[in-house]
This record gives sequence, structure tokens and C-alpha cells, in this order.
Amino acid sequence: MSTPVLEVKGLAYAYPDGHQALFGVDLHVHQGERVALLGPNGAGKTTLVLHLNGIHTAGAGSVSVSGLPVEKANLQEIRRRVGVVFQDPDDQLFMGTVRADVAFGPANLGLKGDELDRRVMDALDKVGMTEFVDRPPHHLSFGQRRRVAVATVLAMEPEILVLDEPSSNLDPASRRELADILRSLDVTVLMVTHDLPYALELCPRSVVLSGGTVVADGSTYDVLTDDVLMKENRLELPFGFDPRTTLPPAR
Ligand SMILES: Nc1ncnc2c1ncn2[C@@H]1O[C@H](COP(=O)(O)OP(=O)(O)OP(=O)(O)O)[C@@H](O)[C@H]1O
Repeated sequence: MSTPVLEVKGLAYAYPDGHQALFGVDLHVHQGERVALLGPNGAGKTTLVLHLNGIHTAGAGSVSVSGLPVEKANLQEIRRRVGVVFQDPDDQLFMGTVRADVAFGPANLGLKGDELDRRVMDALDKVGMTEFVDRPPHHLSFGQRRRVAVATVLAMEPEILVLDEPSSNLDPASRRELADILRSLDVTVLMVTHDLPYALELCPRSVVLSGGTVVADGSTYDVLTDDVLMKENRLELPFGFDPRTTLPPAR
């Protein structure tokens, strides 16, 4: 098989206060996959994500992106390859216009002129936000700001798109529209979520992290219908939601 886009091997990490958050995590994600990262509060999901673009550096083990190790010397290229969309779009939008926010990353890579404009408009087009290009981000709704946050990352043409709770705080229509957008993108996706129906809808594969280790890695349908695994890892489906009667799941 080809080199994985994301290869995490034996990753362990302790915070400076000594709290050990990850214990030997292994995870391989191949090009074009959409993978949900599930697990209870405190499982280590965010800690893992923060290793993917070098905000944290591995205590032990390794992380690499298309064969390039995540380490200080490679950080600029790693941050181009790995686009992280944080849960709160306001952590990502800080310029006076949508255009300036989406242009920020590619401009830092040295793009300018027509090429930069093309990147900005392509990214906004993918999230259905071109008409907002000259608006201040703080005048947009939360759902619109989340789309722009996704565009800021897409403008870097990343190899892997990592999303932290992409469906949180979205109304049902915006939630569905974002799912359509994510499905339409030609990019590898790793999505941290507590929204299990969203994982089923979007991600054929799910990885369950619990207590800082991977406790399951398989089809989302199999994970969500494994009652013992679900209970042991505090994963609960919304009342009345049954994956067995909500077919077809994502492929
Ligand atoms: N800065 C920090 N210093 C010390 N411990 C931390 C720090 N940040 C997180 N932790 C601890 O590391 C563990 C993993 O936290 P993490 O935020 O990665 O979990 P998570 O799976 O993302 O949880 P949630 O679903 O609640 O967002 C938790 O026990 C948490 O208390």
C-alpha cells in the first residue's frame, strides 16, 4: 500500500505538569480516507491532534505526514500539509475581511497577485462563501464563520484536513450543508467528534481513543453497533438514533 498521509507510531506524551495524556498511540490514515476520532472527554483526542501540526512534539514515538516527520525543522511544510480547523472559528479568524483571513496562510507561503486571488476564491467557492469575500468575519453568523475557517485551511491546499468538533453549534441545516461540503472535498479528513450520527454520516472509518490509547479502529458502523465497546468508552448515541436503521452509512 502507498505511504500513509498520516502515520502516528507509538506516540506517547506527558504534559509539563507530568500528566500522561497519550500512551503509545498508533494510527495510519491513507489518502482520501475520512476518519472519525471518537472517545470520551479526556481521552487524549485534542492532545493527539495538537501533535499532527507540531503544536506539541512527541515525548516518545513519531508522527509523520506523507513521510515527513513532524519536528521543528519541518514545521512550516507540516503546517501547509496539515490544516487544522479548531472548534471555535474565532480562534482562526482575526483579520478585517474574509478575503484577508483566507489569504493570510497562502500569502505567508509567498503567493501573491492572481495566484493568491485564485487560492482565496477557490477555497471560498468550496465552502459556498464567495459572496462574503469582502465582509468582516465578525459580521457573519457562527455557521458562516465556521465555513470561512474551513476555507482558511483549504487555501493552503493541505494534504489532510483535521477538524475539531465540526458540527458543534450548527443548526440542522448548516450541519447537513457542512457535511455535504466535507464530502465533496478531494482531501483526507480526520474529524474529532462527539456527534456519533455525524461520524456515521461522514466517515466510513472510526478510531476510538480512550485513556490515551487506541481501543478500537474499524468501520464506523461496527464501532457504533458494538454495545460493549460503546458502553466501556462512554460513547452514547442520541435518544432514538439506531445506526442499524439509519443506513446507508458513509462509504
Ligand atoms: N495543558 C494541560 N496540562 C495538563 N494536562 C492536560 C492539559 N491539557 C489536557 N490535559 C489532560 O490530558 C488529558 C487528555 O486531554 P484532551 O484535551 O486531549 O482530551 P480530549 O479527548 O480532547 O477531551 P474532550 O473530549 O473533553 O475535548 C486529560 O486528562 C486532560 O485533563
